[in-house]
Amino acid sequence: MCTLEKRGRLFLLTLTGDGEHRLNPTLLDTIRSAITQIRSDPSSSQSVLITTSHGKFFSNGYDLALAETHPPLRAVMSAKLRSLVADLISLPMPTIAAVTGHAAAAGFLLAMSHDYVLMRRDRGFLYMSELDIGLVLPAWFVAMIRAKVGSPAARRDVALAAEKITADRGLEMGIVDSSYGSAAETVVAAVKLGEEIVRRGADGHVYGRMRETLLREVLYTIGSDETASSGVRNSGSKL
Ligand SMILES: CCCCCCCCCCCCC/C=C/C(=O)SCCNC(=O)CCNC(=O)[C@H](O)C(C)(C)COP(=O)(O)OP(=O)(O)OC[C@H]1O[C@@H](n2cnc3c(N)ncnc32)[C@H](O)[C@@H]1OP(=O)(O)O
Repeated sequence: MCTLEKRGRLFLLTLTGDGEHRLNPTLLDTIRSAITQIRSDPSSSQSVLITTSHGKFFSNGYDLALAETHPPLRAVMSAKLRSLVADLISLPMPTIAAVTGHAAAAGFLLAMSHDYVLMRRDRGFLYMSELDIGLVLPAWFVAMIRAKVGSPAARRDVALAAEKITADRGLEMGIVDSSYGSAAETVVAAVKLGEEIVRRGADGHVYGRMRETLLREVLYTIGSDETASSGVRNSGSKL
């Protein structure tokens, strides 16, 4: 599940517990209602969102096991994640992902859906695992990779080599903004960055509108991606 804490003008959204924080309908709904709560706060346009997690995982992606046992939930999970990411793109405040554990596939995408990515250096991978598990990346995932990963070689390594990317490798690739020695240091740094950003006093509504324009292609692809809830190759995936 997740908790939402207000620290001054920062909102700290934490994926709680020692599990893999698999993005199933329940967790996605919980995160989305936290975002709704943040958006309705009177101070929202003068705040910053920090998203982090407990345990070894930031998020290990969609709940594959649930998708296997309840195939109709594939489309539900896909639709809920797309709504969550669209919410994050339009949120009237800067967003920071404090990645303190593995972020795989949809979990990696969730981290990339934030404006800043801070990550612990000693543990944790950013890992688009789809190639390794026989799933085709949805077009909207690719749109986010294009928007957030600058070089063709880095995009190839993310999507077509399914590289397990450490924080320092993510720094080289331009995916990670800064890396830290531990989970605690990563969160402290995210709070410090959030406070610096809040002090700038920018209007969050202006910020959100500009982010929507910057990520217009992602928003368009989210809305039109008919492959979003399939993804499995004709030969069947190795799920
Ligand atoms: C179709 C079903 C989906 C339904 C959804 C709706 C429909 C959508 C259709 C489209 C689908 C396409 C998009 C799909 C998205 C998804 O999300 S699908 C789900 C995908 N999820 C996964 O595939 C899970 C991937 N995760 C993993 O493979 C592993 O969990 C992991 C991330 C690789 C972690 O493995 P684990 O063994 O647990 O790792 P550790 O034990 O922590 O570490 C392993 C070794 O690596 C060392 N290490 C860890 N971090 C670091 C570091 N930063 N630097 C250096 N070394 C590190 C660690 O010490 C370990 O080393 P040893 O101790 O020596 O083993």
